[in-house]
Amino acid sequence: MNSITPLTVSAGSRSYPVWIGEGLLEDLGHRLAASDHFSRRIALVADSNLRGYAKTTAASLAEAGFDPVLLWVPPGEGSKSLGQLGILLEKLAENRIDRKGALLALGGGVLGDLAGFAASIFLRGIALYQIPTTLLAMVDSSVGGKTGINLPQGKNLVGTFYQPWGVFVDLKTLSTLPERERRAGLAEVIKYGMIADPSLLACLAEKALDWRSLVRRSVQIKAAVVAEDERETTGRRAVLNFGHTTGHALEAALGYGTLVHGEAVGLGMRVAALLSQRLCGLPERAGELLDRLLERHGLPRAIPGVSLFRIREALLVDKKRERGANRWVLLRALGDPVLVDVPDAEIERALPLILDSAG
Ligand SMILES: NC(=O)c1ccc[n+]([C@@H]2O[C@H](COP(=O)([O-])OP(=O)(O)OC[C@H]3O[C@@H](n4cnc5c(N)ncnc54)[C@H](O)[C@@H]3O)[C@@H](O)[C@H]2O)c1
Ligand SMILES: O=C(O)C(=O)C[C@@H](O)[C@H](O)[C@H](O)COP(=O)(O)O
Ligand SMILES: [Zn+2]
Repeated sequence: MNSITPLTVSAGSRSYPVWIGEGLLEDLGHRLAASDHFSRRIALVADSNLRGYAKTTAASLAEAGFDPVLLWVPPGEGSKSLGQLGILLEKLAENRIDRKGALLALGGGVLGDLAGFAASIFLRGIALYQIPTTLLAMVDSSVGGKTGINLPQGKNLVGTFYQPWGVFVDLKTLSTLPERERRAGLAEVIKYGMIADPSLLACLAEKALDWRSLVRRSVQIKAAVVAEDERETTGRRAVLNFGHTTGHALEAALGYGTLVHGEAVGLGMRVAALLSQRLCGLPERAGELLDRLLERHGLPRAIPGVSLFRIREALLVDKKRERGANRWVLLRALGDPVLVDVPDAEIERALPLILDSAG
């Protein structure tokens, strides 16, 4: 087994390791066996695009004495649905996963959110391990315990807070990630730079990116926020939603999967930066820096063909909306987020920034 020191996430009553390294899928079984806690039969739930990685993981589990049941989920945002949740829960029951069983979620944020949700409610909760294979899932969704699915009305409207028992980040899996998905993951890293650590923005401007350190730094930032406010009750955790008010509305308004999540967040950060300039005194150069980074990493800065009416409808179901007003994460300065109730008129004035009327 490779010797690596994990990062630790402490959230509520649970503390868990985040292992970051190369080739972790190959010896994951032994790391799990070391906990000496589980039934032999465990569920390996995998995105069906990832058959090779799933087989490697299953072989490692079998070698360590487990009896892994492989359960496939179709790729794409459409799988974060009530339908796929039901199918997965029934498969867990059919395969007699018991309370000492565990669910290992192998894939990107879609698979992790869906399977994490299933683990949190099956038998009222079984052990969950996240094995993220996209950059976005490595830097964000595998850590912090938000799980859930979408409804046609809006993103992530049903879910739980359910921390994993551990997270295995195998950086080798990034080698097969499509370019578009790699870029989408960078949008969440840009988010961390904007809300917490402007030095990350400088790293993202460099020619060659150091994936290991980008993942480590991102996980550290997210872990620190989650440790302070696991269930988003004080408002601290809400800062991780920078760019997501518009982002989620765009995903729902355009139909899930039209824009990938990171692209929608990139566009949403532009709107939030503009509002921050207008309402919170964010210097204009911060918005310009954001634009340069989005351009540098091939993320869209405007989109054609989206109806303002549908964006407005989707904004009405944002989970941060309270007492008739949308609460936004804005910035007073880079690294200095604040929650602000933004009047509808200001939102209307800002949205055209990302609407490409030429399309
Ligand atoms: N829970 C959270 O805290 C949290 C945080 C951020 C995002 N999210 C959610 O995550 C989802 C987006 O996740 P995502 O960006 O990982 O997308 P994704 O899970 O849809 O994966 C993107 C695509 O890459 C493929 N893929 C995955 N790993 C691969 C690999 N190593 N090689 C080749 N192909 C690979 C998948 O099959 C899929 O087609 C959204 O639903 C978003 O709401 C959740
Ligand atoms: O972990 C969080 O908290 C986040 O807000 C991270 C976001 O990047 C992520 O997209 C999350 O799924 C959003 O959750 P939601 O509660 O706003 O739906
Ligand atoms: Zn996100």
